[in-house]
Amino acid sequence: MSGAESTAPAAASAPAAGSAAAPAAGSATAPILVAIDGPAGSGKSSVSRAAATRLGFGILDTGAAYRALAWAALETGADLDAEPAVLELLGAWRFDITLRGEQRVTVVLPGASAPSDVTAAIREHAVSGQVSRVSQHPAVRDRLNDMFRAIVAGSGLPGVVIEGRDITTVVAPDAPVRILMTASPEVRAERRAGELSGVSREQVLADIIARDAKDTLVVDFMNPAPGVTLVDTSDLDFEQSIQAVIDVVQAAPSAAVEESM
Ligand SMILES: Nc1ncnc2c1ncn2[C@@H]1O[C@H](COP(=O)(O)OP(=O)(O)OP(=O)(O)O)[C@@H](O)[C@H]1O
Ligand SMILES: Nc1ccn([C@@H]2O[C@H](COP(=O)(O)O)[C@@H](O)[C@H]2O)c(=O)n1
Repeated sequence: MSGAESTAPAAASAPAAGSAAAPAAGSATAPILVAIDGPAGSGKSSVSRAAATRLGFGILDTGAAYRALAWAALETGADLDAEPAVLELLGAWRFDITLRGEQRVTVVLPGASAPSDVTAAIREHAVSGQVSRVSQHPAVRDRLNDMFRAIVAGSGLPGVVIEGRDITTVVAPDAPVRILMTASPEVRAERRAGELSGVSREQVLADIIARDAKDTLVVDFMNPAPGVTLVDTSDLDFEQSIQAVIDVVQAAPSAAVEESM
């Protein structure tokens, strides 16, 4: 497995909580972190991926881990609303995600010997509609956050764009670049509806609003925390959105960031 691919075993092997910028054991320097948060459909994943490629960085889509966990809970019949049941699953599964190139997500379920490729399955409505049930649990979030920090620290990459809901505030509050990417609900629904066949824009809008409402009960990703740069892509096309992220990275005062450019 190359440095472009990360294996994240059960969170038990993750390091103790700390800054994502903490150096990995055995690695001389920690990767530069670009932390990006935002609501559903704001463009976090696609824009972050394109920006990461241009920067020569990896990309860690933390939502994919929450989605994979929800998928695993649904597959195994674990009660998504019971924190102990989800924690037990977290201790027994294996999760892998690629950090470069096309995203690939695999899970080894407890007791299974072979991995399941869940890259497509975790994007289905059955998972999107349930994922907030597993992400609501504080201890689950702590374990996944440790896993994210371990993946980044062990990546061997010069930098990683890490995106989600609480990256700028909880996972990597000390990252040299922190962005909150947003767009109006109508624009987000319009973009998302363009990807889905057979689902109306109105239904997509209702789903987005419902998921954001559940998720904001746990973390605030609608308002930039102090020091976080707001990038509103409502009136930006895809290319302009990528450039807006690159501009924030290039404007960052950190010597470490400048050195990596
Ligand atoms: N500025 C933009 N202009 C046009 N389309 C965009 C723009 N930004 C993103 N998109 C498109 O909007 C859709 C949603 O983007 P993306 O999946 O990256 O959002 P997200 O914030 O990661 O969503 P989720 O949190 O639901 O995973 C994609 O089809 C993407 O290509
Ligand atoms: N840092 C994060 C990332 C995600 N979540 C939860 O996962 C869901 C799916 O995330 P997407 O980015 O793929 O839309 C999201 O709705 C949250 O419930 C999270 O809590 N924290």
